[in-house]
Amino acid sequence: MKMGFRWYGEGNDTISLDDIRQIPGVETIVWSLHHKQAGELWEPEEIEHEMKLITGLSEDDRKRGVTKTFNADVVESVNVHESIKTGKTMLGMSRDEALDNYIKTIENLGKAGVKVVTYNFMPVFDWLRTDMFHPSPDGSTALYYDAHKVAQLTDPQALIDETLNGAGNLTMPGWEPERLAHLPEFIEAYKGIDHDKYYENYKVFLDAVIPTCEKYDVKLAVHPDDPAFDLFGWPRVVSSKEGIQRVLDLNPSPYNGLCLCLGSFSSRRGNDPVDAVKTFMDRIHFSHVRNIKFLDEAGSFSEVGHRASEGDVDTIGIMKAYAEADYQGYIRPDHGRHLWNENTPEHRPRPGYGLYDRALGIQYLLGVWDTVKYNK
Ligand SMILES: O=C(O)C(=O)C[C@H](O)[C@H](O)CO
Ligand SMILES: [Fe+2]
Repeated sequence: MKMGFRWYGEGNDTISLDDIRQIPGVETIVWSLHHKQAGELWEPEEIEHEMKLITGLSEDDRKRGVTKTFNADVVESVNVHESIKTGKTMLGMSRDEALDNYIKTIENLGKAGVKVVTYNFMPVFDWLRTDMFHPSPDGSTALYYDAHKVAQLTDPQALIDETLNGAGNLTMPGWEPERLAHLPEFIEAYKGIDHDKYYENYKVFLDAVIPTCEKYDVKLAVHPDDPAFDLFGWPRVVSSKEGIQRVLDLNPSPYNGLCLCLGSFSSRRGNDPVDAVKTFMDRIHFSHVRNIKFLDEAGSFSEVGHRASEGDVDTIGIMKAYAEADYQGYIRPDHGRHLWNENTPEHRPRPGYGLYDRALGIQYLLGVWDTVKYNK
């Protein structure tokens, strides 16, 4: 297993590669070209530039005797254009054009040495919360989902405002203001698209992209829906064990795989994260491990520390299952809380992406892994 840490790039993250270098156990920087809109082609030069930044050492590093470098094997994400999800021309781009760009981007990433490309197939939004910096009982702040608030919403615009307000001047993948300005168009386009139709569109995407993934040895890894249930009447198809199995069956290639995010997957009551790890092990190319605590019967939850006893996700059982299978893929701690005055107006981190709680989380996850592997 290779432990990873998500980094949003120079000038787009409150955390530096130097900070990450000092977290024991991190080998992989999980990256993306965050200035790219879904549907755009990623050019070889810009891919190479970002990967060199991640895998190399600066002159200053060398002067300070820094030798630790990272791999840039995992991209999170190459987002999927709405025309692919709906099967309709959207924002002036046809599905075929968006597919061509996705395929060419996979080729360019494969040629550059990228091993895994993450994406999600959620309609319109990426992960969704109602509060970006919700006060926790211990004085930290965390991402928070209030099911009652969402149930009363008639217009998703309020969530867009809350999310972008929380992000400040940092990008929030899947919440690009220029794209979400077309929300009315999206609402119209999804009318009449039920789960079966959505799986059909999904199969068109996989069948178009997988041959290039196989040719350039790039594993595709779909991230579950977050939260893992339908919202606003839009179909979500990566929300349950059955749904995930159906996605894997759409195209049997091992390159059609998972970024199994156990925090997202666990947000649907009844989903069993440890069972999912064991069931889908061979198709899990990448995994996020995170903990949440349910707060009411409606399914409201707060994100909490990675320690199993902090919440409702059996993070010990998850890491034990990976360690006992000698999992060879990539794992990263997913969102963390914002601790120790990280969350100040002048230094506000990207919601869920402070430094300390993800570093603490890594030590906990590696602690379970190392304990299972311990054979002195
Ligand atoms: O943003 C995060 O922390 C997630 O885990 C969401 C994933 O990055 C996203 O849905 C994958 O495309
Ligand atoms: Fe995740």
